[in-house]
Amino acid sequence: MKLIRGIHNLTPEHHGCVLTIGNFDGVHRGHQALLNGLREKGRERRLPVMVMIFEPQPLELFAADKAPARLTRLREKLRYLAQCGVDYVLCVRFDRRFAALTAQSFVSELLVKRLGVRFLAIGDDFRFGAGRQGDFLLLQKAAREYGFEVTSTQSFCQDGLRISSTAVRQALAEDNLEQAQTLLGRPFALSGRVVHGDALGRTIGFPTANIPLRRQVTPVKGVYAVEVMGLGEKPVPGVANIGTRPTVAGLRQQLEVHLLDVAMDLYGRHIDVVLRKKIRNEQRFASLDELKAQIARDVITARDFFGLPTPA
Ligand SMILES: Cc1cc2nc3c(=O)[nH]c(=O)nc-3n(C[C@H](O)[C@H](O)[C@H](O)COP(=O)(O)O)c2cc1C
Ligand SMILES: Nc1ncnc2c1ncn2[C@@H]1O[C@H](COP(=O)(O)OP(=O)(O)OP(=O)(O)O)[C@@H](O)[C@H]1O
Repeated sequence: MKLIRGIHNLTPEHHGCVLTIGNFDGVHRGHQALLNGLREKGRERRLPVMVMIFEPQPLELFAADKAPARLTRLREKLRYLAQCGVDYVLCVRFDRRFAALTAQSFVSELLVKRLGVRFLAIGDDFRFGAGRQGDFLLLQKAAREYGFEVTSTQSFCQDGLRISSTAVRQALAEDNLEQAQTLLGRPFALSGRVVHGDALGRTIGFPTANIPLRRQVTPVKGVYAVEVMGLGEKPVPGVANIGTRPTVAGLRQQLEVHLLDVAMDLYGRHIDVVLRKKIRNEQRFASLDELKAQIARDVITARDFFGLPTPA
């Protein structure tokens, strides 16, 4: 899969594609179903599959405080899109200038002239262009005029409910990891690069790998039994806290992982932390000793969950 960073990096070789457009946060089973169908269309037409995404996501530009927490960072989104057999991701820089493009220009300049779209699949609720004036009807008209095909995708549902990024966030907010996994088609994971912490973890007896979360902040919070991927063949069990560490007056939200049974320096490594079971909410403790005693109990809970023997 090739990533095209910005419209200015489109070249004539990218002309002619089957296309879909959206945020694709989480690359959930609804997205996967849509992309499977699109791959089929690409195969029939011998054309590459392109996905147009936006960075930042539109709501993050228009209403940063209302924008929901991300399920996937760009890096993970791209990884999952590649796994769906996408050939090109066009990552459009979503700024005020791009947002001001009229619906007509979006179609004629970008979709037709620059991308040479032959087939377009979008949800029937898709809106685009300045003031969200472009809709499916406008696309159908444009398709006749410019000679491409457009379809509105059928909703992919689970238990009568349309699968969406919002539904995944909702499941996570309710600590329903099972439901999140069903909607995503894989277990929910937080990913990132391990940075240096305050090394306080070592002094309280539980060394942790720290991963800043930035935009991936709030779909989940608290203490979890986790499995860390990306450290070798097998997942490594651990216990993790996602929060602000009120006991030690931490500021930004971060993910901290303490590996069970393994001592490894993870600094600089990119890891995926799969959340397996919620243990408790984060708390403010009166002293470090109390925090330490609670973490020791969390470790036992996690060991039990993974069926690991409790060390003497
Ligand atoms: C399993 C686990 C549970 C934790 N629970 C809490 C908690 O409830 N409240 C809190 O303030 N900090 C909690 N922490 C964070 C600790 O405060 C943090 O690991 C310690 O301050 C070390 O920070 P450092 O790695 O930046 O040195 C937890 C950490 C782990 C690994
Ligand atoms: N369950 C689904 N079934 C079919 N198509 C879907 C489904 N969910 C999303 N799509 C389509 O995938 C594309 C990208 O969707 P997008 O990520 O923008 O929205 P979403 O997953 O519905 O998230 P949100 O909850 O933020 O609306 C759109 O064309 C959308 O219509």
